[in-house]
Amino acid sequence: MIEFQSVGYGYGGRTLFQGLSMALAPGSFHFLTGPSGAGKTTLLKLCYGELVAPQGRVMLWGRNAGAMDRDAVALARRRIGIVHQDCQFLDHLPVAENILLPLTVAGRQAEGDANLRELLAWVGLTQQAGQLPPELSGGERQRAALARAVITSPDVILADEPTGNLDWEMSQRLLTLLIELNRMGKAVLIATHDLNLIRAAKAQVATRILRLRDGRLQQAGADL
Ligand SMILES: Nc1ncnc2c1ncn2[C@@H]1O[C@H](COP(=O)(O)OP(=O)(O)OP(=O)(O)O)[C@@H](O)[C@H]1O
Repeated sequence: MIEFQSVGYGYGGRTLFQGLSMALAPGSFHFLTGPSGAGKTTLLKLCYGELVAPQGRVMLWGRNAGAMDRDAVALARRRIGIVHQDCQFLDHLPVAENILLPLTVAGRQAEGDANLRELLAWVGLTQQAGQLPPELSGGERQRAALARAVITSPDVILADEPTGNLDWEMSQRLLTLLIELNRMGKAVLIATHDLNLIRAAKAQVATRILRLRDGRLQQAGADL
C-alpha cells in the first residue's frame, strides 16, 4: 500500500536520510524507532504525502506520490489514519464532532452516527463525547486522536509517539486498540522511543522493527 523505493530526504541542504526502502503491506505491524532527530516524523510525513521525496520514490497504492496532483494525494490520504505527536483538536467543538471531522471533510457524514457510538465506547470516551478538548486529560486526548484517525476505517494507521506522556496502563490500552485494528487487516506503523511498548507488542503480534539511525533504515529487533 505504501512503499519507499530508495527514498532520501533532508532539510535546507542537510541530508537527513537516504536510500530508504520499506513496504507497508496489508495486515503488517511495524515499529519505527531511532534517536531523537533521526527523522521518524519526517518519514511519516513522506508516507502520507505531506512531504515529497526529492530522491527515490514513495509509492501510494501503486502510484508515485511525487507525480500525483493535490487531489490525488488527498484521496490517497483518506485511506490513511494519522495519530499526530501533538494531537491538535478544534477546541470549540465537542470531542464527538472532532472525532467525526475526517468523515465530515470527506462528505461521508452519513456513516458517522452508526460508527461513532461504537468507537467512543471502544476508546472509553462515551462519557466525554460532549466535552470540549481542553477539558480532556492527556490520555483521553490520545484516545480521542486515535478514534479520529480510525473513524474513516483507513487501510493504514500511522501513529507518531501515540503513547508519549501516557502512563503504562494507558499505553497498554492504546496498544491493545492498535493491535485489534491490525487484526482486522489494517497496516499499522508506530513511531516510538518506548522499548517497553515494543516488547509488549512483540509478545502479542508479529511485528517488524525498523530503526532509523545515521541516515539509514535498519531492521532491528533481535536485541529487544
Ligand atoms: N520543517 C523543518 N525544517 C527544517 N528542519 C526540520 C524540519 N522538520 C524537522 N527538521 C529537522 O529534521 C530532523 C528530523 O526531525 P524529525 O522530527 O523528523 O525527527 P524525529 O526522529 O521524529 O525526532 P523526535 O524523536 O525528537 O520526534 C531534526 O533535526 C529536525 O530539527
